[in-house]
Amino acid sequence: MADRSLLRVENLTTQFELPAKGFFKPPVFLTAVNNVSFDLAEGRTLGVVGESGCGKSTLGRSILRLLKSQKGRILWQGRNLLDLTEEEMRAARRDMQIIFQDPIASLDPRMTVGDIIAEPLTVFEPKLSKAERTERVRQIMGAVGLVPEMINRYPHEFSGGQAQRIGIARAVITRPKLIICDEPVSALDVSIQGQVITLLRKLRKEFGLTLIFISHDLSVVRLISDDVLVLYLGRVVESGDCATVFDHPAHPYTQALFSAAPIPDPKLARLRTRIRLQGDPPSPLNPPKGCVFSPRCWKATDICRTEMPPIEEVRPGQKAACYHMDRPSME
Ligand SMILES: Nc1ncnc2c1ncn2[C@@H]1O[C@H](COP(=O)(O)OP(=O)(O)OP(=O)(O)O)[C@@H](O)[C@H]1O
Repeated sequence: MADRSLLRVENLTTQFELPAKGFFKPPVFLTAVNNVSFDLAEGRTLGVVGESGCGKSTLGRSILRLLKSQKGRILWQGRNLLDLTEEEMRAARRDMQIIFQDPIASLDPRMTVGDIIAEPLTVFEPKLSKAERTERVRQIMGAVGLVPEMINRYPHEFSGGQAQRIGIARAVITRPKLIICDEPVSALDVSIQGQVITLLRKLRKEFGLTLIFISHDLSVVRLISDDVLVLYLGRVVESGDCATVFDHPAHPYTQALFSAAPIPDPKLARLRTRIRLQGDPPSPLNPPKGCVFSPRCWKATDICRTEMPPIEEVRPGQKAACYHMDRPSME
């Protein structure tokens, strides 16, 4: 990945404490994000993919330190976010915003659109006058394709696509550096999805944003991302430059996941073997020994069932954690 690192995550582990089953039993911990590391350069978009429950949303929220039990390092502009006080963390969140999947549910129905979009300004720029705040809101509404005259309307008067534009306006109004997009188009009609993706790409360019784009929709991820991180049971199994990983997936899990996604290049499409993933991922409460993917993997051998494979370079710009990964042939 490229040079100017904006965010570096090192060995991030996030657990949820589940209530104990019996009266005298200790609480149980579910590891949703397990030892995740990656580097995100300024201006790039990192796609985070994997099946449902593999830890994508937990990773997004962990970066903003919205969850309790987190270990590792989240290096942001030279500081480890996990070392900050609550107050310092609140201030840091000005530069890091999140957009959620369900646009209408994530907007307060009792607030006007203007008040919703202005909310971060009241927190981070409290000295602005009412007139200045309204002007900023009107400007940003224009930038996200909303008619500024809608400023006094309520969320229920908007369609899903417009509601997501309101969420995006709220996220960008303080001019953050990083936006975490957690399945931002999954709840929208396909035709509207394209418009929201186009808007995110436009804002990325205009505002110099860096994005983390969480999605289970691989074609959407490919459309917007520069880099990709493939998660399985909370772990990174493969990462790298998006085009390389999509065209030459090295890890069997990535191969299976991507084999269901459309491939634009017909030559590569012909080469791609169709692999059907059998069964569901195991529970993170009871992870398999060795490689976490081994119980579903058609390449697994004894070593895979006992030892965790290290993450290694496949080719420049691509890494995978598999003893039997597809490596480039020597020519
Ligand atoms: N608040 C919570 N309390 C307990 N367990 C949780 C909580 N939130 C998530 N989990 C568990 O953590 C694991 C990762 O969940 P997460 O929602 O991060 O996955 P995901 O990849 O985003 O899934 P999806 O695509 O379905 O949203 C799952 O096993 C999930 O059941």
